[in-house]
Amino acid sequence: MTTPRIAFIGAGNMAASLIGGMRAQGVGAESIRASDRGAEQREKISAQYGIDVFASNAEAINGVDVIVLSIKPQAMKEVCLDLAPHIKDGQLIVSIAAGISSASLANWLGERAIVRCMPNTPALLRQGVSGLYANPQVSAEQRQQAEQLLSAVGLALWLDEEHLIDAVTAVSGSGPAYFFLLIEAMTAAGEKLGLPRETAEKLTQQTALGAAQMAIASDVDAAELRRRVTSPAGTTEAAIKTFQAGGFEALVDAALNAAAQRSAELAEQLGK
Ligand SMILES: NC(=O)C1=CN([C@@H]2O[C@H](COP(=O)(O)OP(=O)(O)OC[C@H]3O[C@@H](n4cnc5c(N)ncnc54)[C@H](O)[C@@H]3O)[C@@H](O)[C@H]2O)C=CC1
Ligand SMILES: O=C(O)[C@@H]1CCC=N1
Repeated sequence: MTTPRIAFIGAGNMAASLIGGMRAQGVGAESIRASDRGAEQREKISAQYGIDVFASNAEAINGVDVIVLSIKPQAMKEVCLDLAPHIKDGQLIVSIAAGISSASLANWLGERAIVRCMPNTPALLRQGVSGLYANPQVSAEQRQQAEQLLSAVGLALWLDEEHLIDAVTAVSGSGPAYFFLLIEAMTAAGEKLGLPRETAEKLTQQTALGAAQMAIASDVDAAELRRRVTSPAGTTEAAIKTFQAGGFEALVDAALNAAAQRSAELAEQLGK
């Protein structure tokens, strides 16, 4: 496959992660361009990755194969309506915005090949994971182009149905924040138990990393790995029983449901 030319509309955090991932994989700066309404943002991304930058979104998409919409969901309608007359047949639209459906995008941009994705912030370290949905207009080559883009920053997993993007948003899009919350809480509890803050923090962070790596590398599931840490009548059992008495699983279930519901609500509010 020849390297597609890609334009990013909105050169913020997520765009910078994706551009950084592609550059690290050897994609040439000449294949990537970005537009942003902020001069500072344009200068920063241009200096960091050596790509051409534009103040005009319409200019940025001229002649590219893939247009990545990487602005905030609230800005999406206005940006799409402005871009619509400048989009050419054959250009693939990739949206990374939370809560904007492909049907809304098609309303604003016309019937086009659209891939909707939900990445997450560990993309910054190329440790991200994304769910991707392609509408029926997307060709096999365009699917590959979208996958190449997202897999430059981590795992890219295709979904057969668009509504599952709400679930991906709840699990992995917002997910880093849940683990950060657990890290915060464990660090604070460790400190209360007498550890210096920095030690409690390092113990917690390295434990999170080690547990994730074990879960990925293991041929048994997380429940079995947990059982192997949990000696009968031991210390882990005391902690796990306390978590479960507090309704841990039900709380996680309710939290993810709230996130998925919010994703659907955003689509309803912002998609009109
Ligand atoms: N932050 C996260 O954890 C995740 C974010 N997303 C999605 O990624 C998208 C981008 O998020 P971030 O990079 O965090 O936001 P950000 O605020 O860092 O970047 C957005 C950029 O768009 C620019 N911009 C705003 N209006 C514009 C316009 N009319 N024309 C051109 N540029 C314009 C801003 O100046 C800014 O640099 C959002 O839609 C969000 O839903 C998706 C997954 C995870
Ligand atoms: O909180 C949000 O709405 C965005 C989408 C996923 C992560 N951050």
